[in-house]
Amino acid sequence: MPTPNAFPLQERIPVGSTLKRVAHLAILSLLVLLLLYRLSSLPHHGLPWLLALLCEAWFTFVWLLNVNAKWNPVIRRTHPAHISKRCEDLPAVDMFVTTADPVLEPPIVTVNTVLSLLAIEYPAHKLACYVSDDACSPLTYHALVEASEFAKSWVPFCRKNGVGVRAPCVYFSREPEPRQLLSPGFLKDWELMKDRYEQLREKIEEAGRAGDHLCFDDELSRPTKLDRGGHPSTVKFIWENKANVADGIPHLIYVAREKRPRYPHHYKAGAMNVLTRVSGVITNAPFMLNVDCDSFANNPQVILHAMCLLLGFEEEAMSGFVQCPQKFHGGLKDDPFGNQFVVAQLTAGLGMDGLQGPFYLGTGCVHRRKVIYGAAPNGEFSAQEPELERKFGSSRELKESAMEVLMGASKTTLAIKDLSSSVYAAQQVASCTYEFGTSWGEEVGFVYGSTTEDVQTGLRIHGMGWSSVNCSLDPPGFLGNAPVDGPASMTQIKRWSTGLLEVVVGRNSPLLATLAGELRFRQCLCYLSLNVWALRSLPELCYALLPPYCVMADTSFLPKVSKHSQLH
Ligand SMILES: O=c1ccn([C@@H]2O[C@H](COP(=O)(O)OP(=O)(O)O[C@H]3O[C@H](CO)[C@@H](O)[C@H](O)[C@H]3O)[C@@H](O)[C@H]2O)c(=O)[nH]1
Ligand SMILES: [Mn+2]
Repeated sequence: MPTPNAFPLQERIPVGSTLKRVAHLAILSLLVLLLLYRLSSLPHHGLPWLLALLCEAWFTFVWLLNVNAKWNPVIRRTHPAHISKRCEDLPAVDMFVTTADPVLEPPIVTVNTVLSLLAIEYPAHKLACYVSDDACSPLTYHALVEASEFAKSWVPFCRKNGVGVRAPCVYFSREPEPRQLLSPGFLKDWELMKDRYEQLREKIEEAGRAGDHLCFDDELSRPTKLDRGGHPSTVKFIWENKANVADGIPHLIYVAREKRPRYPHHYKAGAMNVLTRVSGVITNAPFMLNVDCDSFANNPQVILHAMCLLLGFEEEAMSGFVQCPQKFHGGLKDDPFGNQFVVAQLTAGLGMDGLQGPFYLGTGCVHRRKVIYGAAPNGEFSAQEPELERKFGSSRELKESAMEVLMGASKTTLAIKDLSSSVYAAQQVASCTYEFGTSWGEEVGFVYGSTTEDVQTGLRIHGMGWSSVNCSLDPPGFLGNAPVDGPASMTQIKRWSTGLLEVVVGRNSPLLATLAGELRFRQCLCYLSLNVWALRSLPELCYALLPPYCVMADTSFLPKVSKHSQLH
């Protein structure tokens, strides 16, 4: 019998280069010499010299943080072909898509993301797709209903023809691959599918233009006007894989959590926690994939690759979550606003995989459900009733399902026994008062209190001692949209950088997680380099203002070249 290592699921390949390290050390010594020179000559100079010293000291500090992050780069190789040899049955996965506004995030975008997930290469009876709609918009709901009809021909078409990108808008924006044209009848199928997709798109866009006439069901059970701020919780099964078969289409469930004007909703983190609970009482898969509504699956094997990284280690603690790097589709050429983070992905992205693992980036990530439930790696969990209720809230169904997860049950199919009772329980856990007095948003679930809930949630997970793993694939696992104009990029960067700064001083600070928790020191420095992003603007601005100031004040912050030192 072969040993398990004969079929590794993943390989870790360090790619550190000595040359790069020598270059870093050379730069470090130059920086130190510059600072020493400034310091020693400070008494002979005025304020500009002191300001230059402070700015350069700060730049050196940030430079050190960055070098720390990229010092030990690692790449991962994954072998999905070995999965069947290593485990008998694949685990189940709940897939979450969040959307918040049918105008800013048109339903056709969400529909494409959902279709790319429904058609993913993974047994369909092990998948369930949940869409959270924070606007509770009938437009989004109806678009998904139409999409589920379309999926009945789209998913078999993708499987039969080994389609690469399974978001139809991207697939049909290109000509079919020449290799596919060789198979008889392909072109006819392709044209038919393309026509059907066009019809779907037109129908959805037409409904959007027509505006308010839609309501949730055929009967007028709900105000037709969109009310984003106040609505009851709505959970609807759009499609159920009743036959529970591998080559069917995964369950598709629409979720709009309850919203009331005076109750905090905690933005995306709140939506993710509702999805976690709703899926907990319906399918309760041990793994959860989450994507933004605009990040479609670009590599149909992405879940299989992620599974290699989740199942391929001796110890679970090595992979609390698996994060695909955030890559973008249709972004501006050469990334003029720098919001595609191309360099950071290649440097810190690979470097952190050599430490405790990549940050959680909010999209393109597969979590272990028990990690989100606050379990420590290989740790004991108190299963006492009062403890469970304090943490997870009062729903009996949720407490039972959470127990299963924390005890390590590995669920492999997602057949639904009693639809109506699980929908009832789901509506209950999606209410806006459910979390009061519980640990949701703190010890359990996605962390509240910051506009960058993702980084903060990842930090909490690393702080408990879990590692994470980078899943960098070719073609990339998911592709999202980056803002394509200056103002939108600035708004996004301002939101991120302020959110990240709040974290340093809050109770979820990486410093505290290192001192009192299990966050490793060098990983803490990686978090710090991200968290102090907003502060970098001050010394940068100051340093940029020094030359004009010195010209105007007829002084200098740079050493003067003396006659003797000039080269002739
Ligand atoms: O109240 C809200 C607000 C947002 N969202 C969803 O959250 C996702 C991300 O929001 P978006 O406004 O697109 O933010 P971005 O700046 O593009 O998102 C990046 O930054 C966020 C905060 O760090 C992360 O959560 C995201 O995953 C990451 O892609 C989208 O799917 C939204 O629909 C909600 O569901 N409810
Ligand atoms: Mn976005």
